[in-house]
Amino acid sequence: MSSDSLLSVRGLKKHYPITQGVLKKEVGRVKAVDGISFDVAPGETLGIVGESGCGKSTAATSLLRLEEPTDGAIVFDGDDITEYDDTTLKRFRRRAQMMFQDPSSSFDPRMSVGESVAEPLAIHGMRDRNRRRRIVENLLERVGLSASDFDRYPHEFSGGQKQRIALARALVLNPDLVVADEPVSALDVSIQAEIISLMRELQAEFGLAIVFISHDLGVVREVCDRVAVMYLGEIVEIADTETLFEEPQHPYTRALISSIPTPDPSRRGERVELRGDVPSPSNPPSGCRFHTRCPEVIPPDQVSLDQTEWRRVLDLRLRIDKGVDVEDVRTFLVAEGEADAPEAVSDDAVEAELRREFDVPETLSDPKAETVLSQGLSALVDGDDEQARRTLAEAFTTVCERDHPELEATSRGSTAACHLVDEGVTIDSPANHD
Ligand SMILES: Nc1ncnc2c1ncn2[C@@H]1O[C@H](COP(=O)(O)OP(=O)(O)OP(=O)(O)O)[C@@H](O)[C@H]1O
Repeated sequence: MSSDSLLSVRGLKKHYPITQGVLKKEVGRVKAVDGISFDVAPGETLGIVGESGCGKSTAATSLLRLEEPTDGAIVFDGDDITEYDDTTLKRFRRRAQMMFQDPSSSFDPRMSVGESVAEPLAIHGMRDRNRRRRIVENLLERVGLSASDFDRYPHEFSGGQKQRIALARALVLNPDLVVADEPVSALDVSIQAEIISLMRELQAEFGLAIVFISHDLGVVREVCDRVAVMYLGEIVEIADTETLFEEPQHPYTRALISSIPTPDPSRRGERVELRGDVPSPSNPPSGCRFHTRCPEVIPPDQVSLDQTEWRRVLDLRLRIDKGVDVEDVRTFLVAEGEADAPEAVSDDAVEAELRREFDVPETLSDPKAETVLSQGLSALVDGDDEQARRTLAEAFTTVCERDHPELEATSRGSTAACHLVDEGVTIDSPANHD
């Protein structure tokens, strides 16, 4: 842990058991958060970004122990809160608050907003009702509402106003840390800007540290001092905001950044398209979890194909690994008019169709790679799936699939988990250019 951290998270995991039957036998685990580590300094805003389902919300709730982590240490101001009992946990909860995305569901519709904002004060032992009221009225004004709003009810407020009230409630105990999970995602863009500027103002005033969770990189760039990028339960890159956006080192970060909408026509068309779905966190890919979709996946030394061709060959190989039903391909080709019956479809036509489906050229530009691919496809079409898998795996297994990359310092001052970084490769991709 760095000595100036307020919060230091090490190896945090949250796995959800997948159970079956009345006895609830565990048959697997959703590895929603799978060993993440980061620090947050007092007064700092750390962003956590990533696609839907990568584990951001689970990270948020686990790090405040709103859900029990499966493993890891969460050191807050010098103490590991995973070891806290109920009493010490309650004390910790005064100092670390959570804000959620949907302001509507954050409030009890039967309580006035003043009572809702004052509730944490009452829970933490402030008995004097008048004093609670004074504190809350003052706070309502600080978040841009008025003291007289105390007695009004949630349904009388707009989404943006409700998020102001949620902010007041998060701040009422004068915390050191707020974990905000998509706090502006449900709001119109103009209202988002208001809430963001309010959060920044209050952050400076209260000396707050914020963990800001969002899938919106535009917002994160505006709000955060540092950013952690998550993919399938892991952090793949952490850097200060400017470094991350100007010199992203992980291909996933580059892809996310390239997809931020831009009004500048000269920058359009540089979008890095991620092919394929996000794999399941219950069975994440081996090695680098991003290798099944990475647009910069490293070819083996002996393979001499450009990235596009190589990516396609690897996609085809990974698909064959999962299992391809050759009879289905024959039936499809009959439907396409290739032959009258499945058994009349030639082996060559099946192989050509498999290549076509993955945009693999009829003949690869690297003759040695072409020989192996042809042998693998022939074995598959002959019904020897095992031989096909073995042949293709021997020639086309990437380091990205084999070895899990650790987070390492890059020459740009960031930390990234990517074999391209291990190899000291300076990455120059369109997404890096101004
Ligand atoms: N209680 C639960 N039981 C089982 N699986 C869960 C549970 N909560 C979340 N998950 C799974 O864990 C993974 C991470 O979910 P999480 O909500 O943390 O992601 P996220 O990045 O916050 O996504 P989003 O932006 O859509 O909220 C997902 O695959 C999700 O389906």
